[in-house]
Amino acid sequence: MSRIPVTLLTGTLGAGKTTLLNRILSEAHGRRYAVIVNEFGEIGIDGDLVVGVDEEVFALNNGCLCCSVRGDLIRIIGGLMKRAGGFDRILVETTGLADPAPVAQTFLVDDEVRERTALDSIVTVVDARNIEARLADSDEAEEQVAFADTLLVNKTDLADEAGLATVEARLRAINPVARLIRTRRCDADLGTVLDGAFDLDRLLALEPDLLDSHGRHHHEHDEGVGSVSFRIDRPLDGRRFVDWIGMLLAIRGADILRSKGILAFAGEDRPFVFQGVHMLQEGDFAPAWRPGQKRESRLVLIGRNLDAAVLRAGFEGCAAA
Ligand SMILES: Nc1nc2c(ncn2[C@@H]2O[C@H](COP(=O)(O)OP(=O)(O)OP(=O)(O)O)[C@@H](O)[C@H]2O)c(=O)[nH]1
Repeated sequence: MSRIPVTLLTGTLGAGKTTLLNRILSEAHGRRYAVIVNEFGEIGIDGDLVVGVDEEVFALNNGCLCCSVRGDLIRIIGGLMKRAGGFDRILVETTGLADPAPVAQTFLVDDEVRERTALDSIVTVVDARNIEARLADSDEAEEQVAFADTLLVNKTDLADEAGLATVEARLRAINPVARLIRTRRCDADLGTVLDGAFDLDRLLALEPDLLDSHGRHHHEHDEGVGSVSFRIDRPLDGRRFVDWIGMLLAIRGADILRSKGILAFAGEDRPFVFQGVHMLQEGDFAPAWRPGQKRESRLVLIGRNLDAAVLRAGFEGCAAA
């Protein structure tokens, strides 16, 4: 039986993993992809931000793929293998906080998973603007870079040539062999990105215990990083929300690493998708609510020193009168 290739998409919070995933899924490829998205916040958002009607998206919420939800991952893959017709490829998007080693390990040591799937490549999306800060404050960022077969140096529009050269030198020092591609909104040639560059020997040199299924998973997440998630049934006043989040990120954007929401604004028939990475924010209306999608507002904030009660009160204060 042929093994299904698995592409692991990793990279720090907000680097552009979902952007890459959507690019892969949007291309006229004629292939059947199964998508597994793992999120840190307890209210899933990413599952709704992934494009495509044909693909099946499995969301693993509230936990880091490299820790608590690993058993779920094994179960999902087991379920996928039983599907009639099967899939041509499995795409796994990890949370920005994940260490890729134990995720890769799942595909390399679990007998059933290994029989049916083959890790094909590890693609790490790098936020050219924020990678230096992430390398300074988290071990996972460095592991993500070290494990990559392909490094997409993304968000080149937000850095100048000198900044990009510095970032690339830093990446090269951590990982001298990965293919390095500069991208804007992950606009890399997808044939190149999905081409099976995975090299087990290289990973074993980095992590000699990788194939030891009894090896303990030692890593610890940055203790200070947490997430808060809110849900409101009542429609929001769009103006109030934009003012509130703008002020919040202006003041707390250094600590709020990532913010994202799917929002129901009063008087609007489409959901508003909000995205923030530190102070930088983007927002736009999605074409329509998905069938079965509840018309409510969901917001997730990931960062340090998040006071859930204060933030909840602020978000609830955005409800339309
Ligand atoms: N300016 C700029 N913004 C980008 C680029 N690529 C992605 N973005 C934006 O960055 C934000 C985060 O992108 P995502 O693709 O959601 O990032 P992610 O890595 O999936 O985020 P998490 O899953 O939360 O870790 C979104 O607002 C994107 O539109 C880029 O090249 N330039």
